Amino acid sequence: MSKVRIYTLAKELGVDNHKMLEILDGLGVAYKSVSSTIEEDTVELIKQIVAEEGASVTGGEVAETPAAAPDPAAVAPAAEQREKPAPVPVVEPAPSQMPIEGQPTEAEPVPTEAAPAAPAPAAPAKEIPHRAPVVTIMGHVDHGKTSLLDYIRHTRVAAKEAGGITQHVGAFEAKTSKGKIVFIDTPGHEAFTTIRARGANVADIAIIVIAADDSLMPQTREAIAHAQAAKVPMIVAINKVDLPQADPEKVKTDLTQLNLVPEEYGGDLIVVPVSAKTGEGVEDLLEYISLTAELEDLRADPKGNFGGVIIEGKVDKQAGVLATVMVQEGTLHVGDFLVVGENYGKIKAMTDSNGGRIKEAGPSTPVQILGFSEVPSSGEKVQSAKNEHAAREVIAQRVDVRRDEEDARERRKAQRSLEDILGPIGEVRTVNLILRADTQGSVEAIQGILARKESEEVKINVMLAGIGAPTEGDVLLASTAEATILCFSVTPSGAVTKMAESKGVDIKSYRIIYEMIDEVDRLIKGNIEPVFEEQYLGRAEVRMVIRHPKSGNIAGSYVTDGSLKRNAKAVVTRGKQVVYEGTIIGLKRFKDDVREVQQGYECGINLDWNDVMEGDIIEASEMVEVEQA
Ligand SMILES: Nc1nc2c(ncn2[C@@H]2O[C@H](COP(=O)(O)OP(=O)(O)OP(=O)(O)O)[C@@H](O)[C@H]2O)c(=O)[nH]1
Repeated sequence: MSKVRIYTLAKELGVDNHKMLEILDGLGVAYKSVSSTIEEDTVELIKQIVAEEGASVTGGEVAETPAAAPDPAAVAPAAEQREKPAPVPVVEPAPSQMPIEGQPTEAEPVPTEAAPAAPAPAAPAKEIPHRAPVVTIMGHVDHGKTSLLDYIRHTRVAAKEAGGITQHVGAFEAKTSKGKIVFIDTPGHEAFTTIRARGANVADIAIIVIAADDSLMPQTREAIAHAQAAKVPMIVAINKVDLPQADPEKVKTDLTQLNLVPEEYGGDLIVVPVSAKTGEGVEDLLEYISLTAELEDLRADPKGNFGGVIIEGKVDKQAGVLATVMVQEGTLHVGDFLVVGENYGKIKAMTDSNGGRIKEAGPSTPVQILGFSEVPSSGEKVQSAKNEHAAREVIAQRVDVRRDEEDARERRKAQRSLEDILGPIGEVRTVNLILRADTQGSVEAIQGILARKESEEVKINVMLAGIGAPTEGDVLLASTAEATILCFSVTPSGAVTKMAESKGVDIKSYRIIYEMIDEVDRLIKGNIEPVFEEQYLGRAEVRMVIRHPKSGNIAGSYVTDGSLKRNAKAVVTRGKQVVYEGTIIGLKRFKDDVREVQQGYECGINLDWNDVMEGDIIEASEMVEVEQA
């Protein structure tokens, strides 16, 4: 019996992948993703269901209407445009008539004849069009990021105009049979992290390139950590499979050690073997990108407010300041006023990634803009303003906010302790940590200890564990994920320390492993809700009542047992009756205030209660934290 991939079957039946997953859910069939395989029996069943449902599930027959997208060829496939069943009329029940689950009431909406047999998928209030996915490629040095991008660019980007030179704009659009895919072509994770460090997330999907002859390397792990921190779906491209020494199986096995389990091993990680040299597998990779994008259901409104991110900024000797902007929401037009940070500009000219002049650009379009006077930095958010006056107002507000933040930062400059990082006692918290140590042995040892120290109250998330001093990339990751960098036997460089200071990232260094563990131990304990119990301290007999003009009546007493402490709980008994419960707010030996008075001594006790009498017994106790198992 042969198995079939879900998306292959979906394609064959002309059903979109979402619908296919809905059917599988209905049948209770387990799957990891649309590239999981299903048994032949199930395939037959699905074919029957699709045939029975007929037109109501057909997605491929409806013509695509590209909403305001600049390039019709660039619009996602027709499958995204589903035929919508007629809406079910709903009678809104009054609160008192709200139906109890499972018990139909009179007010419960009853499907009319016009209603479809199958439950209608919840249509968004406003049908926002799909947008193309934005993909970033990350990986270890020399694993082939540039080569892979080049291969895709050369095979997938429409030929440039005669004589024209495709300028490097930091991103390009590739055409595939499934629609447009936008690649951020600044290889390495630097661009990606700088963008994220500024609070913007530009990539929808991360491709992690791993060379088949080299497997996982330090920067591969970093790239994975960055993608995980950004919570973007990851696809692994095992590159250089054309090499005789290529060992894709080893890469897959190594990935499992990072808890990333490839689909064929039963996990949900998509792994595609490719060669940037021969082009083998690149088609599959693009297909998987489109599938992932489809599942992500990426949408943006070309008619909404404009929002974008700077991918790159530079000064061109002839043209002046050029900025590449990724349009994320809305549409940009030549002549629009844009605000970036504390600067603004008016779009004088706009070019697409192919170097062609354009007048407007919709979502998921990288455009190069001429019109800024200052070079914007990658990752800065861009917004539009109605006119110059509005742009200036936005900037004035930003300047105010920045000044306030600077003042607040100054006030907070005092070194934070690790306890501060873990936050208030009693809250269930996830602590993000980046671990740097001198040897692999120390890294593993510390990780092992940290894992064992985790409790239900405190989750420890080691985002990245590596050998050697922390890098600027670590600081960027830490600043975006609010992580703390723990160093064992390694010291950050001056540049890294400076960067950490400017970004408010804590780097803690230790030379003795037990000190680090002690601290972690203390922290974990400190985060568990403490349990207190009352503990008896001592007893005193009131021998005389002293009237004090300011403090009221003071009980001149003799400590008959144990000791009495200031701030201790006090219970006063007269005969067999408890006449007062309160706190010892003051304790004196002659004229001096004291913290504690032992058995056999006289003292003055202030209970902040004026009815104390000679012969009363004052019993003191205190609340003590109990060690928990
Ligand atoms: N045989 C073979 N060689 C490849 C393949 N992909 C890349 N290379 C070679 O590997 C080397 C590194 O490729 P690059 O594309 O520069 O790698 P990179 O990851 O972009 O490197 P950095 O930009 O330095 O981080 C080059 O010599 C490429 O020709 C491939 O699929 N097969």
